[in-house]
Amino acid sequence: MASSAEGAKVLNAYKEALATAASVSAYAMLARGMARELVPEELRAAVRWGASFLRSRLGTREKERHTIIIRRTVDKNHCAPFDDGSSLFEAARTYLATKINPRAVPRLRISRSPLFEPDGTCSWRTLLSMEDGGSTTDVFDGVEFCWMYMDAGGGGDNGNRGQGGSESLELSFDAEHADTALEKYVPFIMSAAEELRRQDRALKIFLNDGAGAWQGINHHHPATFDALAMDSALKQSVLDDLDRFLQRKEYYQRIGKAWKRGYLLYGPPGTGKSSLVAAMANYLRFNLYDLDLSGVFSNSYLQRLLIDMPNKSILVIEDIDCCFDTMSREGRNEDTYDDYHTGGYQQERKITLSGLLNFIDGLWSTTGEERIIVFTTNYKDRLDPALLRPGRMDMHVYMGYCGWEAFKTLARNYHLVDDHPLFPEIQELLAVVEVTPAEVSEMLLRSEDVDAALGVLMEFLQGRRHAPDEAKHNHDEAR
Ligand SMILES: Nc1ncnc2c1ncn2[C@@H]1O[C@H](COP(=O)(O)OP(=O)(O)OP(=O)(O)O)[C@@H](O)[C@H]1O
Repeated sequence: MASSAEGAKVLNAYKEALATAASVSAYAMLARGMARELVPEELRAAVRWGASFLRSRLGTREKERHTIIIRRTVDKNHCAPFDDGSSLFEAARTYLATKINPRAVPRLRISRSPLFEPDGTCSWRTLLSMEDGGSTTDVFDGVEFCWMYMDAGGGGDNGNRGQGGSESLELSFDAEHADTALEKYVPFIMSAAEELRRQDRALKIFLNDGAGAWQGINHHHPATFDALAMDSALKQSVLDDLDRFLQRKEYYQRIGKAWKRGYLLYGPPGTGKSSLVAAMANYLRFNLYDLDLSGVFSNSYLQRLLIDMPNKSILVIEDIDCCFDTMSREGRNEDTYDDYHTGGYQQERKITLSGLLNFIDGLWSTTGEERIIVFTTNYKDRLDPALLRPGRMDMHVYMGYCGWEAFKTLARNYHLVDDHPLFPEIQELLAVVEVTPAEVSEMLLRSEDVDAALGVLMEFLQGRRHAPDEAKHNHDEAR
């Protein structure tokens, strides 16, 4: 009996297995049918082609490979300790540093590499690279490129290259991709490395000196778009505009216009116009060129300054209403107004706003590189209409008094708070009192204790409500 029960169990298991197999094959048929219904024929053909391509590749012998050798250029005569970063070797090294995963590679080199600024100064950065014989792969345009680092002795960052050492990078790929390698991949590496170097560079702000040249100092302004207290929709539209501008090189080329974008920032003093300029520079990693027109006396002087401004930079002219006083122009020649007194003699200044703008258009349209120009003013209504005409300044950005949303950004920045029992009262006060973000910032900085700081701000706002000062007057004028 026991054995027949065993047999029945086995039979049942066998039947279950058969039933399972039947339903699996039914599902498979169903899936195939659905795939036929749902997946387009082109896609199925592509998959079939991919599979047969893979089979043919696996079945045949290895493809012919090509190798490009990129040697580090060393100036033996002058025993130059490094190149200026623009060689293909340095570009490839900079680019490959971003491809190395330090956790995946057991032996790596780490070295200091110079970063040369356009003004001739130099800073240093740390770079990871492969050891002698180390290799890594990179995929570009669907093609696999293999890189290998070779150090034939005497090289390396501390080696004596003047005595014949040689470092090289070897780039190998399937022979059929030689065109992609030379025409696309190598140029891509050069521009990617340039971009990486630009990102690594300390930002600078340049000011024009009395001799018609730019003098640069490091620009460590902490302003970021996140920290800017302004209407969030407006902030986003500035960011979107900058992003769109940077991606439109071909567009500007096609329509034959200079690849430049102009922003007019206006609003009362202390509302963040300069902070927005700094945030733009930090966001784009562009250097700032702060042009003081009071020291520019002729078009040739201005021309020299503008020509000396490299691409990927922001030209800023603050308080533009003061530079070109349209009120004092009446009765004067458009091209030669505003006498300038210097050293006891009179010198004629020949710069007009429209002249400046035309000049910038003409000069920058020939370079085909991206540049940004920002004008700031506290008094938009005092500006020359030439500046406000469509096509002159692409975006007008009003920086206004501190509203509720802007206050919350400042409270978060300075005290890391998103809520507080005093907030409702502060919100009510901000709806009726005009204070600048600079004033609010100052109150919030009065104490490190959030309760105390918000208390000080409350008092300030209440005082302002009862004795509104000229802030309102300024505000109306600035709009
Ligand atoms: N919108 C803002 N967001 C964050 N901080 C601000 C803002 N506005 C002003 N501040 C603070 O106030 C300081 C002065 O502001 P900023 O110089 O940017 O104003 P401005 O509008 O350019 O003034 P001015 O017209 O006098 O040049 C800034 O350094 C910053 O600390």
